[in-house]
Amino acid sequence: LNVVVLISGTGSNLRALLEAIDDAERTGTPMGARVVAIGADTPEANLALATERGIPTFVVRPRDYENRAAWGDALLQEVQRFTPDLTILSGFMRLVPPAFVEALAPALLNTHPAFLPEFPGAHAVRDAMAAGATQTGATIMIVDNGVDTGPIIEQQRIPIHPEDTEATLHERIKVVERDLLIRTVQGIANGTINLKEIAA
Ligand SMILES: N[C@@H]1O[C@H](COP(=O)(O)O)[C@@H](O)[C@H]1O
Repeated sequence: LNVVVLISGTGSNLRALLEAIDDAERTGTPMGARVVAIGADTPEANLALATERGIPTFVVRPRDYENRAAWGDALLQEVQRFTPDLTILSGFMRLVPPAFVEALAPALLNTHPAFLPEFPGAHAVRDAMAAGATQTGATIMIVDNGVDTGPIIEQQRIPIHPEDTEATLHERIKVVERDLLIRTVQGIANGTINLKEIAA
């Protein structure tokens, strides 16, 4: 399973996936997945994760294009250069245009730090706390043309502790997100997760 991952920031979930793939290789039970390229919407993203492993990278900045559709087409071209079986938005803080979704879904996933359909959008952790929620979660979904509205593949509930800050809660959510992401890639690679069926 050839995988392209898109990030915008620290990429800690991506790092966990890369390490899980390495560990599986080392222990003689390969995951059957390989990250063949890592892309970003900003040069600020932690692309060192790729260079330190000899994985090709690309950066496609929205501001270098006259509109979102043109940016999306350029991003799609870069992704398709690597003919991925699966593309993952992992902390990729941009909405991808319909043509991008059309070309790649259902083999196009996103990770989200809430128990969807609760708290969609870019401030999910903050919104859960502001709502006074006692629990939130993490979700892996197939990307569609809505904001975090795609078919859900895996999700898990996470309690919110009274002493939590946005940062402590988000870190605990990421621990679960990583586990769900790794399990999802494993399931797609070994055929136990069928994206077409989930998207149907
Ligand atoms: N959109 C959200 O932003 C966070 C990115 O974390 P990282 O993988 O860049 O550390 C993740 O929680 C992701 O769901």
